[in-house]
Amino acid sequence: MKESFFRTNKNSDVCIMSVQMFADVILPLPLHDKFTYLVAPGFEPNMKVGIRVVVQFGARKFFSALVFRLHNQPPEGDFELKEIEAVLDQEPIVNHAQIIAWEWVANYYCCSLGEVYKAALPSALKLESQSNICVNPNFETTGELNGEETALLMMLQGKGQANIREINQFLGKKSSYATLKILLEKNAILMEEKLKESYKPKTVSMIRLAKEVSSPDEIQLALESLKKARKQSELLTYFLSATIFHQEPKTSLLKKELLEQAGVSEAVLKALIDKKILENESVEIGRLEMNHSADQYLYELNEVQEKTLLELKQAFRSNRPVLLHGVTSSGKTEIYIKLIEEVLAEGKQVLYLVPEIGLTSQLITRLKRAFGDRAGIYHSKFNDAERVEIWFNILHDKKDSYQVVVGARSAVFLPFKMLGLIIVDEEHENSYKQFDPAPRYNARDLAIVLGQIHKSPVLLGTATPSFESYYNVKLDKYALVELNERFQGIEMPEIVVADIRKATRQRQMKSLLTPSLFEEMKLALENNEQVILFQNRRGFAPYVQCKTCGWIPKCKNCDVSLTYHKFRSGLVCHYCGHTSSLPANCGECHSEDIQTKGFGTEQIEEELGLLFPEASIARMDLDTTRAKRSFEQMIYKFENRQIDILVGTQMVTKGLDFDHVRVVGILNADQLLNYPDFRSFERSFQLMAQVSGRAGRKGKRGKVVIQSSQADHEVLQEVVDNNFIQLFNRQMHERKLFRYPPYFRLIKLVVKHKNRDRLDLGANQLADLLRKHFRNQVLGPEYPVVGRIQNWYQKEIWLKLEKSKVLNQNKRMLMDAIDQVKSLPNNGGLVIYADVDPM
Ligand SMILES: Nc1ncnc2c1ncn2[C@@H]1O[C@H](COP(=O)(O)OP(=O)(O)OP(=O)(O)O)[C@@H](O)[C@H]1O
Ligand SMILES: [Zn+2]
Repeated sequence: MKESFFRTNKNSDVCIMSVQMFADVILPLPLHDKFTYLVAPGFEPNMKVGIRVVVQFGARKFFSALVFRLHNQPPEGDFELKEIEAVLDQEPIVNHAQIIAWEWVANYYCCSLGEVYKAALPSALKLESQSNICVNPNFETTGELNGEETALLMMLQGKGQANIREINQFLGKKSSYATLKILLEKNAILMEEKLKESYKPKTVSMIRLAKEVSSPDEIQLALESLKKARKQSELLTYFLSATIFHQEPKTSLLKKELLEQAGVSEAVLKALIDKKILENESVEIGRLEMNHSADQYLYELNEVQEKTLLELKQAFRSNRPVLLHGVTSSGKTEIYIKLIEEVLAEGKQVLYLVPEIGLTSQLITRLKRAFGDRAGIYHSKFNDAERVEIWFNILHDKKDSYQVVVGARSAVFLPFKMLGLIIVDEEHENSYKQFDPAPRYNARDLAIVLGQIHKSPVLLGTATPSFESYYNVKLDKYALVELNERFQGIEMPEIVVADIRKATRQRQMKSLLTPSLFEEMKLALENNEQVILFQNRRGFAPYVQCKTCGWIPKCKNCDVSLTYHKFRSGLVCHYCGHTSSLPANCGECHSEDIQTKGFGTEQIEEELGLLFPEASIARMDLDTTRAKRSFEQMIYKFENRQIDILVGTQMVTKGLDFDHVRVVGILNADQLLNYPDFRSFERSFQLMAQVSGRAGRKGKRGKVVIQSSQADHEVLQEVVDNNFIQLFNRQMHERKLFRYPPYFRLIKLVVKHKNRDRLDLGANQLADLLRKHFRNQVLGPEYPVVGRIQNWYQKEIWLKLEKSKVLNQNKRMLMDAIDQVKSLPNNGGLVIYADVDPM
């Protein structure tokens, strides 16, 4: 692939002027064809792979397309070729390595290059004719605009906003992309997407001393002037003690924190600001948290870690991905930091993938300490301008900007130039897989492809490897490095299983807690130590039910029962967000006896309040961390022991690093074990081992209590023994027997329609067609666990394919079958997509 790409490029370099040049372009559309346009002789010198051009597609639509191949072969067929309308870039905005990666994604995950292009580029780099344009309210006119640009701005100002067609009309041009691009670059206009993201830089109010109060004498004067204003004087004194007179001096404080900690009202602060003693400053946060200085707290590796580091470097030499299987709290992150240091010293870039960027504030702090502004986050939630800026910094490998990019899966699409290391942290996490929309890629697997393209080492790190990766080790495709000792030689936590059934029978349950968990918690709290409780369900109760007739309220848009959220005193659909009030009577028999069933984090929090009235309890789940910074604040409070018990969903299992957690409780392991999926044991093990790993990380050994009503379940025993290998061997046997990954390749085909009968028809047509070729490798169609979401009925067809070399052929066959079914009469409203290696 790589070779042909470069060859074509070379051909175009040597082409003689009399030969016609053609450009194959990628359009941001879900179409599988390739699109070829004529290059007018005038444009030829400017043509390069990786630049954007404007092309017409369909009757009236214009797109910014990306040139991905230049050549001299006229396309076959008898149709009129269109010409490229305009050239948008002088230099490529996408590099060769990316295009190779994109082609791999499109082929492997059965989607179009256009879909990859759409996912990869920040939206400001993809003008589409549907985009709405308006004036940037922050733009200050300078003399730099020409007549046309000024006229357009005035029009937009008057009209509020306009789409690209209206702008074309206004300018009397077939395409106004070139003009818009200039205005975008000058920050004079904004695109609709930005507005939707409520384009406001994230800011916080910081309080600092006013300019008038900068010398010790001036501070003294200010304090004296406040003698009669006691509150103001207190506030200023507090401020000084927490900033310039603090043992770690700072210049400013968060306004919110200042008011809270000084315990004064906003009016007092305002008085000091009015007196020009303090001042308020709006500071942008997020990506621009620059000016961290580095190298403050670099740790030395201990002997075991040092040895592991050497082994890793050795393993990289085999040019295979390396799996680091290291127990929780063994210091994997510290080892990564050392590796990164060395790569940076060689002047190369590092990609550090994490499963969820929102949950990594502790990691970011550690990296910032080590690398200062050379480490930064790339987040798909950043606004466009920020993302574009990062894009170009990385494309041009600007040394004064990010060299270490920490990002969730979308960071694999950045235009790296000189990748020297790719780290995939917690490689087993399923959030590496993109679920919707296409491309439905797994960032871990794409990272491995990137490693090949860039000839860069790839390190997969985890305490609980995915079966896929571990199997690749067995096949010698990956190298394995193991680290079996916790930092400071602390023992792995002691894990016990508590039998819910027995405790219930003997009436010993304390609300949701078995006696053993209750006693351990009590002891920990008495010793001023902390507790983490894990329950993988948010809300108060997973569902409510009529005690008389068994009726369960369901979502009106989806085929699922509604979850009861007490704090909102209502029922919520976790699929579509639909809410309704808790019914007073049963919808069937009108009985008033409605009861909640099961328990979620909210209920646990409430019950704990009764069991441990002295303890400070916090809940960490999707509902409590929606607000900006709420996650960080909770982490901060837990770190500072303002919280004794932290109850949470999966969020508490991921990489948290606290020093004083003595006890971890898993409230209901049954839910994990009984989940209907072939991976449920693998996942149960990962989740339980990970959350257990939060206990006893510093100082003293931790204790874990797993509550279950299947106390002798073999997976629980494997968690207790930390025996990954046994679990792996046992499960792999079944995977082989029932033809599951990693032995077989799964492709899930999702068929959707708003009409149930049409869905049935379409799904059967597709399955029949597929059976002709794939025979008994086709399963279904069947309704998944939730057969209707947001009023879309859906069915699934599963392909279990042998791992063979003809995979690409098979995929082509598959895509053809999908296209064929879609184009059958009456199948207009049918949506079909493929999900390769679904999770
Ligand atoms: N060499 C070292 N010097 C000082 N502190 C260390 C060292 N190695 C590890 N630590 C500390 O020990 C704790 C655990 O290390 P770290 O978080 O890197 O482990 P991990 O293997 O990444 O854990 P997990 O897989 O559970 O996330 C951290 O607080 C870390 O700062
Ligand atoms: Zn719903």
